[in-house]
Amino acid sequence: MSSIGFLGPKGSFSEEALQLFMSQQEDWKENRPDPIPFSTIPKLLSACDRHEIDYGFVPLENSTEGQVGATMDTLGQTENIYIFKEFIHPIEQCLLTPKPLELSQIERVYSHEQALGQCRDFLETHLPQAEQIVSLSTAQAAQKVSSTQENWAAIGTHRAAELYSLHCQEERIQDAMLNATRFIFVTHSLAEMSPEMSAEDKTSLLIIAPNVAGSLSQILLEFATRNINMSRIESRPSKKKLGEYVFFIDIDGYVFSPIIQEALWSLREKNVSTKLLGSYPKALPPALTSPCS
Ligand SMILES: O=C(O)C(=O)Cc1ccccc1
Repeated sequence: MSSIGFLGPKGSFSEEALQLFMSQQEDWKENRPDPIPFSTIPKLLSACDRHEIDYGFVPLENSTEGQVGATMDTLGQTENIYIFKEFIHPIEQCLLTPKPLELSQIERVYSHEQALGQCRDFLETHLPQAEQIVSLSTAQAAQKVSSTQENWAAIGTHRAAELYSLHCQEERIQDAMLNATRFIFVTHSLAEMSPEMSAEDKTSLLIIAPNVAGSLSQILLEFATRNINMSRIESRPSKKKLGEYVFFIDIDGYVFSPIIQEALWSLREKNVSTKLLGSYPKALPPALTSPCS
C-alpha cells in the first residue's frame, strides 16, 4: 500500500483537507494511500524526498495569513519533491476548551501560527488577556489542551473537538469569513507528472535572481513578452545572506508547452537559476459546503 504524509496528529486541517482530497481522486477509489501523520512540514517533505513515503500533502498558502514559510523553504531545499496537484480547502476555525468557560476566564490559547494569525482580530477583541502559544499544529494544540483542566483553549477543527473530547466554545472565529488554504500534493518522482496538458495548467518555479539592478524585471519580461500570465510571486530569504532572496513564481500553462520551454531556455541563457517545482492542473474553486455547518 502506498503512503501519504500530512501534518498531524489526527484532527488537523491538513488531515481534514486530505480526507476530502482523497475521496475525490478517481484513481484511489479502490486503493487509498495510508495517511501518515508527521509533527512538522520539513520532516514530512524530507521523508518524501528520501522516498520513505510515497506522497506528501502540505499547506502552501492561506487567503488571510499568506505563505506557509516552512513549506516554501523546504521545497527550495529538497532535491526530489514535485508538486503534481493543488487543492483549495475552506478553513473554519473553532475555539476549543476542556469545559465550557467564559471567554474572560481563558488564560492561554494554543494553536498553529497560521491559525493564530487567521484569528488575530478575534483574539485581540475577545481574548485580550490570553497568552498566545504557538503549537506545531492545531491538532497538537487540541491534544495539549485536552490533557489539562486549566482554563486554556486551542484553536482548531471541529473534528479535533470530537477526537480529543473538547467543548466547541465558539465557531467560525477566523477574521475573514472566506478563509481558504491552498494545499499541495507532492511526490518524489517527476514521472508522476501528467504527460499531457489538462484544460488549465499552471507551472510553479523557484527562481534565484542575481542581486543586480533590474534582474527581476528582466526575468519577468521573459514571461510578459510571451504573453505568459504570472498568477503568483512570493519571495523568501535565501538563508545565505541578509537581503538575498529566492522567488516562487506561478505561471499559467504547462511546462512542456513550446512557449514556456522557450522562456525557460532564455532564462538559462541569461544564467538565471530556475528549479521546476511542478506543472499541474489548476484547482477548482473550493466546495461551498463547510466542515463546521
Ligand atoms: O495545524 C494544522 O491543523 C494544519 O494543518 C496547518 C494549518 C493551520 C491552519 C490552516 C491551515 C493549515
